[in-house]
Amino acid sequence: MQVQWYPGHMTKARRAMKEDIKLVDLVIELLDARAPLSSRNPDIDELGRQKARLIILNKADLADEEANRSWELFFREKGYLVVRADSRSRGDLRPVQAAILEACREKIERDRRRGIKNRPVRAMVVGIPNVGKSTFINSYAGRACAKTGNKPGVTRGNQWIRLSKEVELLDTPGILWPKFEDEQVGIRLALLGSVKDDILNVEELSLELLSMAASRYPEQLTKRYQLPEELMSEGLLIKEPVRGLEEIARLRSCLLKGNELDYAKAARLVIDDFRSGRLGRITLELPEQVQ
Ligand SMILES: Nc1nc2c(ncn2[C@@H]2O[C@H](COP(=O)(O)OP(=O)(O)OP(=O)(O)O)[C@@H](O)[C@H]2O)c(=O)[nH]1
Repeated sequence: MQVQWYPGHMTKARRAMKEDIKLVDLVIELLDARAPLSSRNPDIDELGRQKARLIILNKADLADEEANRSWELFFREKGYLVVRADSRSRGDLRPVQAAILEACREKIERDRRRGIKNRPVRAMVVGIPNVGKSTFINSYAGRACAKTGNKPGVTRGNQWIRLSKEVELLDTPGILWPKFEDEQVGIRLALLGSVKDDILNVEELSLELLSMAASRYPEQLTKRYQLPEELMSEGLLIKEPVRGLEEIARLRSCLLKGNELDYAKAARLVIDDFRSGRLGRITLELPEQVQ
């Protein structure tokens, strides 16, 4: 499957972020916990060089808990500070404040040695489209100051939000462009909703998801769609996910005129169920698969 995405506004976003990043001490990088490496643009290591760094595994509430722990460990071992979060829940963001101060400890101590008092840490949020940047800023700042929406590319606007005595946050997140040469990475990004749906073949995408879920989360799949036992046995659905899609179309009455099965409708239903968490907590990639 071909997934091509590098729209012109990403070039503009990159330029804007390069300027913004000069203003901050700390870069808070949001990744989607369901596919942390695929949702990461590795260029951030170069862009954020000489800045304090913090990784948020966002949408952790939608990802498999065991996988969340593995990913946390993965990034820690690489020397990053990591916090997992559900950005929609303000309570869940409490550890973030402590992590920000921890990430900037060197800078705070340097200021103190130089006799600079009360200069807050300045931070900015970065991430690829739809990873939850605006939601994070809204919840963290405790007021609606950044637009949110479940489609890529909604974020615009540039002010500092005072979060506490110690921290100020840039109200506009830096939009990173998704980066992928690998087809599998493109598929995961598409499933996360970080590339626009209209450039995708939803049926192929749903088949990839069904096959993966059948191999790693069979109980969740059975629970959601009441798929017949014979489909789930002997890895049939892993090899022939189209049989699952057909069954789902039938069970959910996804029909075209003349009672033909509407595969596209069933495919959208499966993808929506994944994105909203109705299919249960699913992680699309594990550290051991991508290393
Ligand atoms: N379940 C869950 N949903 C989240 C979380 N964070 C954000 N969302 C949802 O994800 C969708 C995208 O969130 P946004 O905050 O608009 O994402 P963004 O990164 O600012 O998107 P762009 O403006 O496209 O760059 C929205 O529907 C949010 O409600 C989270 O931690 N958990």
